[in-house]
Amino acid sequence: MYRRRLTSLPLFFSHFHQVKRADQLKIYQAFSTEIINPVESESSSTRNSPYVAFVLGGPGSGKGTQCLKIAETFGFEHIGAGDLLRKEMYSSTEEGSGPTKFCNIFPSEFSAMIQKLMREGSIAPSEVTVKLIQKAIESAENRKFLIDGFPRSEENRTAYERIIGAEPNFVLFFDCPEEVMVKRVLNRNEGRVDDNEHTVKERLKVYKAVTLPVVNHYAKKGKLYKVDGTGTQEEIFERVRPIFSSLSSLV
Ligand SMILES: Nc1ncnc2c1ncn2[C@@H]1O[C@H](COP(=O)(O)OP(=O)(O)O)[C@@H](O)[C@H]1O
Ligand SMILES: O=c1ccn([C@@H]2O[C@H](COP(=O)(O)OP(=O)(O)O)[C@@H](O)[C@H]2O)c(=O)[nH]1
Ligand SMILES: [Mg+2]
Repeated sequence: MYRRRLTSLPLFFSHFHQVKRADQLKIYQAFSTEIINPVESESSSTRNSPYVAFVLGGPGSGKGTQCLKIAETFGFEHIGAGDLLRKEMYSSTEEGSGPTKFCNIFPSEFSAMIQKLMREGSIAPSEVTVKLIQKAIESAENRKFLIDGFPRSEENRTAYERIIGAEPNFVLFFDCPEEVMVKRVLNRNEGRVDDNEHTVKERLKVYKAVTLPVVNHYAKKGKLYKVDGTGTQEEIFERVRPIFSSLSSLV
């Protein structure tokens, strides 16, 4: 467990277009044409505490794909919340690899529970996901993390803050039209129990009702980077790149 004081990034954010919406939320929109100057600020690494970016967006918005690119280019550790749950699910089922020493930290009955809720498109109990994330953070040598697909609810968010004792440094949000997300999910072809028409519809309902309030929370706090999630993977990454380039002197 770690505790640290909140990092303020007003200068960092000022290099992006601040968009005031009708609902008065502050959102920082990243444009690939921006030239970012690294800003002077207290470095996270000097405080020896994790530097955390949450990565949010609907199902199929491209979170996992972009996280891989960010991790490779900018040296972040990629923690996929859904991946942790899937590992937990498969580590204690017969179809999976059998109980494993590294990822199965919950009793085997959690496996069936996770499988059921993934199929339904609902959200795992916060304590389960946060403990898995905490373990992943603690066991990594890296101190810069992308936490992909979490928090998915306000309750997830407050459980993270309570258990981990910190807020994320910032939040990256992939904004993508529903029809684009559905098409990508249905073409994903990774054998996931939730990549089907019925579950994706349920997941979109959950996303709009339960996850978007988390996005709005971080927008209000001035911590949200909203990136257009349409176009090719490369085009999207060019929108993401300036955000992380500007961090290199900070973390
Ligand atoms: N920009 C893109 N254009 C087309 N397909 C994409 C793009 N980004 C990701 N994909 C594909 O869409 C699917 C969903 O992407 P993924 O990164 O898994 O999204 P998420 O993690 O947000 O659900 C994957 O099969 C991925 O290869
Ligand atoms: O913090 C999390 C992350 C994921 N999930 C579950 O895992 C599924 C798949 O999540 P993932 O992030 O892998 O899906 P993606 O958005 O990338 O398609 C979700 O629908 C939820 O059922 C969850 O309960 N809590
Ligand atoms: Mg994903």
